[in-house]
Amino acid sequence: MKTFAEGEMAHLEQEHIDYVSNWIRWITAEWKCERERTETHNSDLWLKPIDERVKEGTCISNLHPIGEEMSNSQRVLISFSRNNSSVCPFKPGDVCLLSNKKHVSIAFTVIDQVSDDVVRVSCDKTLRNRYDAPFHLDKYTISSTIPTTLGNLVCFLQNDEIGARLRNVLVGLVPPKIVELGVVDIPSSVKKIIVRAKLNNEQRLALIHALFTQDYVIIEGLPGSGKTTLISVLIQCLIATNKKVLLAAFTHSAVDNILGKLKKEVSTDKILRLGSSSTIKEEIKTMTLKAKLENESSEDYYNAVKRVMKTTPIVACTCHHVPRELLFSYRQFDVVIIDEASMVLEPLILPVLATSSKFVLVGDCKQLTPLVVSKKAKLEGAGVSTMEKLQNAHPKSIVSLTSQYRMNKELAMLSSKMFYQNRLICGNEAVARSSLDRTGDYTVTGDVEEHLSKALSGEISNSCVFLDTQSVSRQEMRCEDAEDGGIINNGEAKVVVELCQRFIENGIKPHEIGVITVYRRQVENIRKMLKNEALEVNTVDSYQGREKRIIIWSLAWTDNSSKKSELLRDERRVNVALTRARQKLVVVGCKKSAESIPVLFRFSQMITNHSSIPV
Ligand SMILES: Nc1ncnc2c1ncn2[C@@H]1O[C@H](COP(=O)(O)OP(=O)(O)OP(=O)(O)O)[C@@H](O)[C@H]1O
Repeated sequence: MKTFAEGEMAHLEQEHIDYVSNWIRWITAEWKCERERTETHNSDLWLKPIDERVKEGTCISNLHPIGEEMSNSQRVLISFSRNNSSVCPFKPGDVCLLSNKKHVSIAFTVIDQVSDDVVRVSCDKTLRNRYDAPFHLDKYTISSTIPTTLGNLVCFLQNDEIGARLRNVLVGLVPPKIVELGVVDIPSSVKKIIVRAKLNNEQRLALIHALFTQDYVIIEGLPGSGKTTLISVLIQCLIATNKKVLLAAFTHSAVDNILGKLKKEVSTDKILRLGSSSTIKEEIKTMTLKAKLENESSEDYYNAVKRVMKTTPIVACTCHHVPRELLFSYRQFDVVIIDEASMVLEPLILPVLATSSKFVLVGDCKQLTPLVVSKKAKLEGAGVSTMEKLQNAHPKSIVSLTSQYRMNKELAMLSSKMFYQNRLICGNEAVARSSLDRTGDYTVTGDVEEHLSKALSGEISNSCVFLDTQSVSRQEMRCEDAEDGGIINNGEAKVVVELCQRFIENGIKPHEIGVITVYRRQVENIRKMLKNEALEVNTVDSYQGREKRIIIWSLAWTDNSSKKSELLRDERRVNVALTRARQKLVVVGCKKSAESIPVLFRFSQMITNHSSIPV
């Protein structure tokens, strides 16, 4: 056995074995953390009263069946009427456990549709005359992507060209070959696309590097700098020269945003979107395998699947999907483009890199990094993405996009000074000078309390405002530690709701406002109080890559808490929070508490607009 193992590993150096051993240790540590978390959550189904679970946003109750039908895939679709006074915490695709008062766990279900008064689930059994209403649905947390992540390490160990390439880049840290800009010959079809796309100089440079790379390119794109735009143009250019492209990203929304732009320029026949259909945006669904095979007869079905899978030139999916898809075991691409590369854990990127000898990493290492729960694994380096590792190893090879088209100059200046050594600039004058009162649809009406005048002002000089809740003197503004480790701040939630209402009264549409906070429990809290589904309340993490005209950030944590506010101490998360608003950012929180956190102290010192809610 020993001889066999030694033979199988003869192509590996000690540093390769160390790399794999480290990752096995780190992934196992993550697995342990995840098991502890899901076991506690799932045991709540038996141990916690329903009302409490509803309050915590993990359960919806009082459901009455109103109809059953069969789906195309022979699953039972059950519709329930629901009380619409609360916001449904579930979205299509979530796995839930269906129960009633007598029977816990009648069936596993998948949420199919949610509206104000009906929730529809798919399930493998019928309820007819077998169980009594009312029913309830609990979120069920299933592990996990971790076994696949471990399996991905095999790509790195392979005794072939692909394995050798991965080992050279990721452990040998072989630098990318320099693209000689003076000698590249740009085909006329590509020139036309570049001219039509009206890219700025930095974007053009990045595009040329990506088109002519012989191995890999790292494109650092600061917030709002046109990464999505650039990737869409890059794919158009590659297709124009008959190249086959794999597009992968960390999140479904990043994949779909790029495809949304691309489909305006490229026929959807040339794009195959892989992944579970419940997570794919409606406008992208025509690009899925299911949609492409809709009109195929059953005799031709198998051949049609093979044809679509083998010949569609652009394939797109999340990084998580790649190791699960048979297609990638027999198809190689001319180039693989990975968006949000700074968020991907290295073992997740291995099977993606294995699909092509050329890759383009696009992302921003000053925004969110891969999520690693185990403190030990994080400390030892598991949270460093491939993009960050290569960027640190080869700083001269980075191509940067620093002109941004999202934030006005006041907002851009904050993040630019705090995180980018003044490199983040406005792409044009219109972006730089944009403010609420310039658009003509926002006017502050009625009497405005003095402490809200800056927060509601549409003037550009008031683009960023810190509204101090003075929690030291106002008991109702202090946060509460929730049992599950989260944080809630009811006082702040009320202030946020008031601000949203006032912005809407003065002309802003609900979908133009985003409410963010780093605490999931505070998200649920504010959602319940707001009762406005058009106005999106979400965590800072889920806002990465997104923007709104107005952002209201509830800090939630105050220094009476027994917790150390780790989420707020993370500079990269603060950077994401500060770079989501186009025209207005209102930070609601206790100034004294915030200033005990180094990165928020710097932020508070930098802005001139502070108002205090009177005691
Ligand atoms: N060269 C350009 N000239 C003018 N506007 C541009 C240019 N490039 C991009 N934009 C605009 O800037 C906005 C942001 O672009 P995009 O969504 O591509 O940025 P991003 O870098 O992907 O953002 P994020 O940081 O959220 O990932 C879009 O409205 C886009 O149309």
